[in-house]
Amino acid sequence: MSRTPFSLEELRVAVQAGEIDTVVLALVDMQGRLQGKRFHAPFFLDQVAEHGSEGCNYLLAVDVDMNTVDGYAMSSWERGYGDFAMVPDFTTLRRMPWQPGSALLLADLAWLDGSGDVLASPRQILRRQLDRLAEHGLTAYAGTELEFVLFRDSYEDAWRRGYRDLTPANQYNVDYSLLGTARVEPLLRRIRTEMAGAGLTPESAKGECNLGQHEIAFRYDEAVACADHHVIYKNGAKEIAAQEGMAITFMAKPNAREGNSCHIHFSLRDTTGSSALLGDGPAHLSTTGQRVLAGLLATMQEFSLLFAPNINSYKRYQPGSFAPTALRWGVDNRTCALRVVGHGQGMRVENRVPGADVNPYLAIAGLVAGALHGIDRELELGPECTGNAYDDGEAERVPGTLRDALALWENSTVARDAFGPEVVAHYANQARVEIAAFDAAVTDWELTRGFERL
Ligand SMILES: NC(=O)CC[C@H](N)C(=O)O
Repeated sequence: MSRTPFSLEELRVAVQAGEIDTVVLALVDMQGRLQGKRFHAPFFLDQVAEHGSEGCNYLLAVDVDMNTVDGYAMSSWERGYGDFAMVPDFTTLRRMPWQPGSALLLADLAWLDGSGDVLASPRQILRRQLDRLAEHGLTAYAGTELEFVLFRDSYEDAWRRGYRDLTPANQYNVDYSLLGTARVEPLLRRIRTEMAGAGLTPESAKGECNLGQHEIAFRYDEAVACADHHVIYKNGAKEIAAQEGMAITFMAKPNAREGNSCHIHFSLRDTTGSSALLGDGPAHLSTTGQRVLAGLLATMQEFSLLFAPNINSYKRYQPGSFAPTALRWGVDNRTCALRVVGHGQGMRVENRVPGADVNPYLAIAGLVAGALHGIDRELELGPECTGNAYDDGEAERVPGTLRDALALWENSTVARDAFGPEVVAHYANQARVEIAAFDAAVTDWELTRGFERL
């Protein structure tokens, strides 16, 4: 479905014509961020296009703040923090309209000694799950729906003010409000049209419930292409907002109002290209479809590190907030973790658990691994939830904290079997580092609560 938006030959012509002078080569880090280098285009064409480039292997072993931290087998002071190879994936080459004269492409990672893939690379983690799925004759499609909150302050002002007293782009709930969204349409339009110029397929923009909250939706695609588009859009949207003197946040819960979700629509096709989820069972699910949903529910707790990777992610799961708490499924039921939507070949399952802070490669890899778990174990799907899942006292719940999620992940044999012990250990360490950093911090909440009154 996805096609190369911009070929290497077209890049050569554009460089010759003076239209492109810069090529950005980006890897995807543990947090799902783009990291990499800007190349002078003639140098990229002469050298990098053929030989690739390198980056310090700590890029898959630092925390959000780029601190070197202990506990990673593949990258450490002891190992000398050497390089890994950034291998350009030319199918991802595209123009980058929000940076004049620039093109962008993504890289996969390999060890320079020829010993193969870098196991912790999110893009490659997803590919390995898709290879397992292919052995079953199945292909995964996904669409990610990122929400964000927009402020009329620059990132620099927001930082300087400790993120206090910022001005949200809207003063009231703009859920579906055409008047409210019109107030920020110049920015939203820039994002939509410039993402289209980068080969993404924008579909729509709508307002959301938190003050200044919006969502721009893109067409679903094959799993890797979907995740590629997600990270390019997320980085690009922040760059465009910054150029306009505004700030976008994709934090899962930037304040006490509604959080930012990243609902992931997920479907599987068989070798004939037909939906593998559609059939004669309950809710028009095939036997495979029922097993897929059962597998997703069965693994949701153990894989929650993949869907909710930060301390803050867990604050989103509040009753009545449209963010799920109960691990139930339902047809077009927004109170459930899994919502079955669409008809016929378009039927899909929407996983409502991930927040906008998610790494889409890891989250989709988690969905594929969960689906395979259900298929391989022939798991039976429990009853559909037709009421308010928040009120279901019997239902299993999304874990309450990153600490709980870490314990579930580390003790998960399903995770170890699906991803391998190295990947489980690597991402467990990421969570451990984040928890330790949080435990060491004295927060605003504690000061407000205790400075005078305790
Ligand atoms: N559109 C919606 O359903 C809202 C989702 C909600 N903002 C969440 O964080 O999950």
